[in-house]
Formats: sequence, C-alpha cells, structure tokens
Amino acid sequence: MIEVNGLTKRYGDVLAVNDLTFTVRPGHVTGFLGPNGAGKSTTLRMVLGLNRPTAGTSTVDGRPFAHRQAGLHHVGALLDAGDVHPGHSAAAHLSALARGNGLPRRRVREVLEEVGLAGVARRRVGGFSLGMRQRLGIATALLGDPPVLLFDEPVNGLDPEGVRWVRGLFRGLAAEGRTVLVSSHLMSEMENTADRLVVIGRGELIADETVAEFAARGTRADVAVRTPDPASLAAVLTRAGASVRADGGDSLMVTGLTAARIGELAFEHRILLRELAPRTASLEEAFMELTADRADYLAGDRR
Ligand SMILES: Nc1ncnc2c1ncn2[C@@H]1O[C@H](COP(=O)(O)OP(=O)(O)OP(=O)(O)O)[C@@H](O)[C@H]1O
Repeated sequence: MIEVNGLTKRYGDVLAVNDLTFTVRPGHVTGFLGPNGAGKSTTLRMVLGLNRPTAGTSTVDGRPFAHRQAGLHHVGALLDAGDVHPGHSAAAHLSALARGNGLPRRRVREVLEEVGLAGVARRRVGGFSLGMRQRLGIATALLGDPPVLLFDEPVNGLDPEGVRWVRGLFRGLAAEGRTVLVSSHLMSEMENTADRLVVIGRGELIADETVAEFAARGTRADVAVRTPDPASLAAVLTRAGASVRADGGDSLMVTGLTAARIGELAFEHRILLRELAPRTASLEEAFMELTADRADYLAGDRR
C-alpha cells in the first residue's frame, strides 16, 4: 500500500505537485495519469525518497520509503530506462544490484528470462534499443521480488507485442496481491491495463477511483439515430424536449431522451428507424475533458 498525504513540491516558482493525497492499494494495477508536466515523475520520486517534498508525506506499507533498509526487497521501480551504464551487460548490471541488495544470483537469470532478455544477457546495454532498455528496467524492478512496484511510463519504446506482454505482467503482479502503480500520459495505455486510476493535472488530484467510475464521468447521453425521414423525426423529438443535431444526411444526434423513448416516439409517429445507438464517451474523451484546463502544453488556442 502506498499512501500519499498532502504531498507538495515546489521548484522555485513552479508548483510541480500541489497538496496531493491518494492511496494505492495492493491487488490492483493503478494507473497514474496526467498530461505532460502534470507532476507524475516528481510524485514517484518523492515516494521513493529521491526528492524531498516541500510539504506532506508519503509512506509505503506505513513507513517512509527512505527509512527502509530492505531496498529492492521492498519496492521495485522503473524510473528512467536510460539510467544504466552503456558499457555494462544486462547480466552485469543486474548482478551488481543483486550483490548490493543481498539477493541470490539466480534472481538475475530468472528476471532476464521473465522480461525476454535472456538471449542478450551478455551484450552491452549501450547497443540496446529503447524497448530492450525498458525491459531491462522492468527486470531491475522485479529483481528483489518486491510487494510494491512503481513504473514510470514503462510502455515507451515497446512494440505492440511488448505492450501486450507488459500489460499481462502488471496484471499478473497485481493478481499475486502486489501493489502496482504505473504512470502514463496516455489513457489508451491504461484502458486495458489498470483497474484503478489516479489522475492529476498541474500537480493537483483530479480523480482517484476505478476505471469504471472514471468512464462514467465522461459518459454522454447522446443517441445516434438513422432514419429515411430525419426532418419529421427531428420535429417529433424536439417537441418531446430533446436537442437534435442533424448532419444533412439520414443521421441525427439526439441529446436529452433515452434510446428507448426515441424508439417509442418514432413508433407512435410511424417513422422508420434504421439505427438507434446510445453513445458513451470513451475513457480517452473523459480524460481529455477532465484534464483540458489543467494541461500545461496545448497546441493551438485551447489554453
Ligand atoms: N528538477 C526540476 N527543477 C525544476 N522544475 C522541475 C524539476 N523537475 C520537474 N520540474 C517541473 O515540475 C513539473 C512537473 O514535472 P514532472 O516531470 O513531474 O511531470 P510529469 O507528469 O512526469 O510529466 P511527463 O509526462 O512530461 O514526464 C513540470 O513543470 C516540470 O517542468
């Protein structure tokens, strides 16, 4: 369990993280989402004791992480996949960490196999692709078999097969009862991976809830309708209190009435329907809506 309480970080004039409070529970994959510059990395670094908070506290299983001696036994983290000496091999890098943390040598072989790097274990990391470096970073996080795992943008550089693999890995780790926190600036990456979300914008908490609850926030009550007689149907629905947008063809977009009520009204007025489809906003749309006014970097005139 990770508990963040009133966590705040100021860099000069920049309030990178502002009074953030949330809990990350074991047994779930929790997505940590926010636009670029929202403060995700800064928060993760404070949880790991790498950055000192301006105010507030964070604890891992009840104690500040910095006070724990067990290191990799207790928390595994992928922060920056480039943070490995390019002249070292993957095996040498992991072996040094295993030695430093009192871990058995066999863990090196096990995690290299788990992330699919066993075949390149002796190659210099300098020649690794970004995806291979991410896999090595994930191997590092897994090395101590820790109950709490933090991954900062782990999907960067992975190919589609790698993305699928990493999703399965995270879900498997959570199913074993571990606490898994995964940051991303893309909702699409979290949609099929996380079951809970912590969403931040400009350093502030926007949402801390299940993916289903988050999706419900962005749900629109639109119904798409197709009919050979859009003008008559639009008139009937407008009289019934709906707001109707026509596209000039045979489609209408209706807000303010349920699909069932639209079907009844069309039946009563003998208007043929060719399609009647309630539409819900995607998670991506919910995320964009909620973070639009808290994104630091927006193209065009949306700021
Ligand atoms: N060492 C630092 N000195 C000054 N400002 C910093 C420092 N680190 C981060 N910031 C600022 O704090 C804010 C949050 O940055 P952070 O890297 O935590 O965001 P992020 O959500 O991880 O973004 P991204 O998705 O782009 O990595 C940004 O405005 C950033 O410029």
